[in-house]
Amino acid sequence: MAESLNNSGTASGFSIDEGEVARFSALAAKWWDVKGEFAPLHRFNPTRVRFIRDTCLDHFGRDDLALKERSVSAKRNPRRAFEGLRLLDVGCGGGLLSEPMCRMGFTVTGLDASEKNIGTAKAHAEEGGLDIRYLNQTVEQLAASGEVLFDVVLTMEVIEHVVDPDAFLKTCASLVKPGGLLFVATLNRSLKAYALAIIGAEYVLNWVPKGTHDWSKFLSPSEIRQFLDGTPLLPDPAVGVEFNPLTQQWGLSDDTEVNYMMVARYPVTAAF
Ligand SMILES: C[S@@+](CC[C@H](N)C(=O)[O-])C[C@H]1O[C@@H](n2cnc3c(N)ncnc32)[C@H](O)[C@@H]1O
Ligand SMILES: [Mg+2]
Repeated sequence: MAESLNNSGTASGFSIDEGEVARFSALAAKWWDVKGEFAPLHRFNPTRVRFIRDTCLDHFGRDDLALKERSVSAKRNPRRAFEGLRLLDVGCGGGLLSEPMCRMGFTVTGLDASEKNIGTAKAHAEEGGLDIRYLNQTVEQLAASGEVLFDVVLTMEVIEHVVDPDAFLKTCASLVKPGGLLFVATLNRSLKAYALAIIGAEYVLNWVPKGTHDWSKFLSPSEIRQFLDGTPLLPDPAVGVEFNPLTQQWGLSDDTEVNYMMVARYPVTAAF
């Protein structure tokens, strides 16, 4: 592991909780096992990929472009709709989101604090012939390196695993270019989330290993909004992601009590 990543609490690596990163590293080989420890991420991946795609098609006006270019709706055929746009996937794990984003045409950088995760992600992208730039870095290191800003920054299911979520999110926001978007997904610190995401998913259904989540690190949508105060990004209302036990499917929902996603937009005219 790179030296700078061993120093939890240092300026360069300060968002890292070593115990959390070690837990994900230990599972690095399992990212693409659809029946393994990351099965829940695989199951709700289509819902969040669709949400990101539809939000971006709308925001960047790429529906029209794709229509002109291919004479089919980009919603039906989103292939390469985002050509020319730079996307950063913060805490990319094995690349479950980076890969579909690359397939839709984004120029993707995936970043993770775990060297092993980055190894898995790189190997899987190579097998699939996908050109993704994967970095074993923290978002603080990338921000400090003078990186060109991104049209889209994703931080999905990561913020509940970092040391200082406020500073972490502000650093993620600082990498969004004017006119760009930040996506955040996490779990709400509600009793319902305790019942479903901790007791249900970890202890009753065994969907994820016990100890995957610490309820006290879950965040409410209003906390996410507060973290973005003082940045030029303006958050949309949170959108719930809900599992329907009858259909056994995940989908978008008005209920943000358990899993939710939030989009924040950087207006072109605002200045940091
Ligand atoms: C639940 S996984 C989510 C992976 C991916 N975003 C997804 O949704 O498929 C959380 C990931 O965040 C990474 N991580 C945890 N703390 C981090 C930090 N401070 N900086 C960067 N990555 C971090 C872990 O190594 C792990 O790969
Ligand atoms: Mg999580």
